[in-house]
Amino acid sequence: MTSNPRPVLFVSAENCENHSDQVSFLKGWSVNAVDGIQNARRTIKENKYNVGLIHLEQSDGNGISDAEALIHENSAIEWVLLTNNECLKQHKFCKLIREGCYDFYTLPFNSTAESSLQSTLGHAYGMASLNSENTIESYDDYEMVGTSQQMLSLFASIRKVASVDASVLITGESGTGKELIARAIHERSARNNELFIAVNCGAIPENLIQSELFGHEKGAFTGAHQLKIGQIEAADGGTLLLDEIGDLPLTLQVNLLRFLQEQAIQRVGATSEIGVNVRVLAATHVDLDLAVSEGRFREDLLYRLNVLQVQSPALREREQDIELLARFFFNRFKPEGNNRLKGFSNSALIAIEQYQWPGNVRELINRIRRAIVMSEGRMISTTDLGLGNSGPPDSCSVISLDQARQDAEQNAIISALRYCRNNMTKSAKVLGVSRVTLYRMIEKYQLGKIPDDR
Ligand SMILES: Nc1ncnc2c1ncn2[C@@H]1O[C@H](COP(=O)(O)OP(=O)(O)OP(=O)(O)O)[C@@H](O)[C@H]1O
Repeated sequence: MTSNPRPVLFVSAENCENHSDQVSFLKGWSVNAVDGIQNARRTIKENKYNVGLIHLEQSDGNGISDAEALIHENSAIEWVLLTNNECLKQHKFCKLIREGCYDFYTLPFNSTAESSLQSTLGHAYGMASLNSENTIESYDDYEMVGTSQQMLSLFASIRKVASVDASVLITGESGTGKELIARAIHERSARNNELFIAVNCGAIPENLIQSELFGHEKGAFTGAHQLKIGQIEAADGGTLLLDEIGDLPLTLQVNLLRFLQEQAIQRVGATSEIGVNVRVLAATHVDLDLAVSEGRFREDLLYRLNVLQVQSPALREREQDIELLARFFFNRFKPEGNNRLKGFSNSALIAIEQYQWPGNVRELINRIRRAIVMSEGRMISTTDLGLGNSGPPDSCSVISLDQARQDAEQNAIISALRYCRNNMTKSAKVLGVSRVTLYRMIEKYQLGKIPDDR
């Protein structure tokens, strides 16, 4: 038995004088009974509820629209509707139940209904907890979800490295959350009131990266019409993330090393140095030791960056988190889909668990967002997720993870373009990337116009 009674909100949309009579059978629950939708809104702002009961028997007036609004505004609460058979004859009541409620009961209660409602509330409470309570760390808008041992150790490492000011190298496959980790370190550090700037060293053309990082003086080169402050200088006082550091050209590695040693930079075309106080975090998905041994990365720079190291685990290594993350992103992106959507079918959950997630959390987000947009039913299916044919690979189909990642990325882009009839803005939204990134990917995979086969 639970020692503390679980809270449940009871909203009476009727003008009912004595709530305690109506809810006296709810044993083991701490019932907060309120009259009317406005009072319910106020109470929800002040307290956290996983489950709510709405008593609504009016078949006319605004009651149904108000209840509908309350339910939609608070979709993290699992709602159970108490109504009567007369109301159930109305289309709008049935629609409200289908689209917004966990369950419904008709009044007056028969002998078994009270205990059945008790267990319904218990299940609804459990479902709501699964969806919300497992977010372990949250930094402003950047939430890191996970309860696996790997994530718990990661959270502990973040706290440790955040408390000092040394450089940190964040390693891990693409899409595992390295940038999120960097933001988390910044948010927990003494620099959290200053800027956090992320620069993707792999996305900037080689001829522009020096002035992007270090800035340039007016007239430093043809086209330098104005003075430009570089990202290192802009991050003064705060934190700079150098993402995909393995892609930094060797010539720039020397300049970066000098900056790390001297905490000073020289803008392109300048004659003197400027002191800057920046904490540098670097992230990479490539093996930098290998890059050093192949002469692509400077060993002295690696030592400078790798004072502390944080490893971001691949999604397939933390099975326990996969379903949790899937439900988390389902709730986050549910408003983008049809409002009948309730969750995942059982077979979709099995497919999610069995899939290897080569593109990690980013791929999970993209598949779920796409499925939410594409799904026409109440439950997201395996096909909606694009995992329909995923069976165990035979030995001939074994490919490298990098290849698998690229294949997955390419397939996701093709499906989105096909679904959105080559509309770039919509496709980018479905894929969860910017239009610029989408154009870059299309060029990378040399994808032309995708024929619409619907
Ligand atoms: N534990 C997590 N909880 C919630 N969201 C996560 C988690 N890990 C990653 N994400 C989300 O997954 C997406 C990819 O994360 P991020 O960009 O940080 O990955 P990355 O490792 O830096 O990728 P890349 O190497 O390609 O730059 C982001 O939308 C991020 O918010």
